Amino acid sequence: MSNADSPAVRLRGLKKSFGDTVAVAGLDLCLPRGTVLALLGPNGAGKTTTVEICEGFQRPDDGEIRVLGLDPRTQSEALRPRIGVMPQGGGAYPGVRADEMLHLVATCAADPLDPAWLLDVLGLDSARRTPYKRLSGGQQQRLSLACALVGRPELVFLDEPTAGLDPQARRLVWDLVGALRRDGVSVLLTTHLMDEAETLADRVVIVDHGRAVAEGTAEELTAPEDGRQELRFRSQAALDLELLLAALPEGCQATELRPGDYVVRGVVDPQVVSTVTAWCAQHGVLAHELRVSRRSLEDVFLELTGRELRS
Ligand SMILES: Nc1ncnc2c1ncn2[C@@H]1O[C@H](COP(=O)(O)OP(=O)(O)OP(=O)(O)O)[C@@H](O)[C@H]1O
Repeated sequence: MSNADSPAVRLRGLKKSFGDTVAVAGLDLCLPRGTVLALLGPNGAGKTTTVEICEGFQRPDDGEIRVLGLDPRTQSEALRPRIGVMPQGGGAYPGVRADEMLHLVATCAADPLDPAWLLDVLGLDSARRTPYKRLSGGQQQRLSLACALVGRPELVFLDEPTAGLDPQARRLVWDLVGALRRDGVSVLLTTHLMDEAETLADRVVIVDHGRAVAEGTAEELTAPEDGRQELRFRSQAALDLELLLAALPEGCQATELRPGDYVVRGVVDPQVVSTVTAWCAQHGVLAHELRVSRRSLEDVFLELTGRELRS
């Protein structure tokens, strides 16, 4: 496969341990060019390690890695000018001013974007003369994103790009990722926010303990299995579901997913909705947020791993 036709990122059997800690345990993934892929998983799932291996900042123990058709272990000089990196938590000389920092990074690129324009787009114009250490966390985050983008990279790695941002700044970053995608830039981002993965990514890889446990579009991942729907409601914890199950048609299941969070799965037709509400009325149960819907990515993660994404 020629360099230009190869996926933006392809990993096969990627492994990395730190002493006894297995960070990445045989991860496979493929990011086609011009698309956005989200690695979604809880803290410690191995997302940052994976991204740092792709960037050439960490050496894997094993596995096949191709980034823009190149091997970051041996071809990092050719790779670096073609990728943009927004590391988790950013980082810069404390005294450097925002515009100095961006200009510095821009001078390393063959055909950089206009730094002043980028600062303006990212809402940093008024902070351009502010030393890095005096920028707010959100401003540092956005400057880090500007540095990742100023070289017009073909592929951008964004490690938890909106961690710690207020909703307005988060929206701005989301819009920018949308613009990158429209421009044909490939994006690999990590997040533990399911709405971020859902909103930004063409494909989502759910990672847990260094492995991909599920992969697909958010739509595919959350699709009701076998065309079956879900009815969800919230109420007090530990309701006795035995009687509800007895009232429901055969094939329906009722489960308490988390304390006070209930789901009925099966062919959820109007009759099933009416059975559930009648059961609630009979037992003096006030059901909040009753809805018939598909699963969320959060639920998919919980079902696959038995744990919450945010744990
Ligand atoms: N340099 C290191 N030395 C020792 N252990 C490490 C190192 N880097 C990562 N780990 C461990 O490897 C595992 C995976 O960490 P990693 O940072 O890749 O996960 P993550 O999914 O990005 O989590 P987070 O969202 O918290 O960054 C964790 O158990 C972590 O403690």
